[in-house]
Amino acid sequence: MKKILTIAGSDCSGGAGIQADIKTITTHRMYAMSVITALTAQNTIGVSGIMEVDADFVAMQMDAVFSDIYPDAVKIGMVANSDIIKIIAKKLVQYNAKNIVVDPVMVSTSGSRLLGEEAVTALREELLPIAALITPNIPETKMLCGIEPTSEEEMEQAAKKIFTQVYQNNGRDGAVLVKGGHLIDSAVDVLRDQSVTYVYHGYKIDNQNTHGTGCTLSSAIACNLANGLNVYESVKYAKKYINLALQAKMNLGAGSGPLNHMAANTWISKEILD
Ligand SMILES: Nc1ncnc2c1ncn2[C@@H]1O[C@H](COP(=O)(O)OP(=O)(O)OP(=O)(O)O)[C@@H](O)[C@H]1O
Ligand SMILES: Cc1ncc(CO)c(N)n1
Repeated sequence: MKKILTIAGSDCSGGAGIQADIKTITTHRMYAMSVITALTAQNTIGVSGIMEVDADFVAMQMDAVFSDIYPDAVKIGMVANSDIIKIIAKKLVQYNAKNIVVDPVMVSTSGSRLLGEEAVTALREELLPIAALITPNIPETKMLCGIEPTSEEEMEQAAKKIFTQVYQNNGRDGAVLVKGGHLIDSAVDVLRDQSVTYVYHGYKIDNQNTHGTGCTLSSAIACNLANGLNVYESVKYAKKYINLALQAKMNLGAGSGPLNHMAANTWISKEILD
């Protein structure tokens, strides 16, 4: 049994954050563990409140997990502030954590800030360089490198620039996935590693219910890495998972509703486990 740890914020409405991660990991038939960085009061319409966890208590949760059930992969989502980022980075290095995927969550789908502005530097300098893969969406890509891509070519440029800043300039290895879910007419994603650029030509599924797509994608990638797939394949199968979950067209709540993980389950069990 593979063990996956998610370090993220709680979404009480169950569509994003810790809840999306645990659903994704469980659907991959793996064992999910969670270190919670913040509680959010949110639903399909928006975020109404955030309560951040003390950085010392985040450290205690990480010690409890790593000293007992060592994870095969770690997914990191909402990290709230720079104190939490610093302690997470320190603990991941201390425990020599493997297969780290960082979704650099900054703003919710509905437009609320989930990361303090002061924390972007800590995220960039301390957490991103120790990840095997980082998965910024279009607005996060702009925050990280100044380019707000509107086409596949600009996504490639941005991914290359972030790779240089985060990995090459720090003498580290890793990869960047610029996600195109926010593009108007396609859902193309671009992966950049040390030498190659891969383009995933996703078509846009007609479904407004995209709450938690980023959380789900990064968790699915972490599961696939834990299974021994390389980064390119891990992203490919994670996108397939998102497609199936979106195609099921579940429609809960008055706003941008959550994904249907049960619909993605069919494919996972047939193609990955058999
Ligand atoms: N309508 C869609 N059809 C197909 N794929 C989609 C659609 N919307 C998003 N995706 C895919 O979902 C994944 C997540 O991308 P997205 O850019 O939405 O992340 P995000 O903004 O971080 O998500 P979140 O809503 O959790 O904040 C990407 O692989 C993207 O291509
Ligand atoms: C807790 C949490 N993490 C991430 C996101 C991004 O979708 C969200 N809305 N809520």
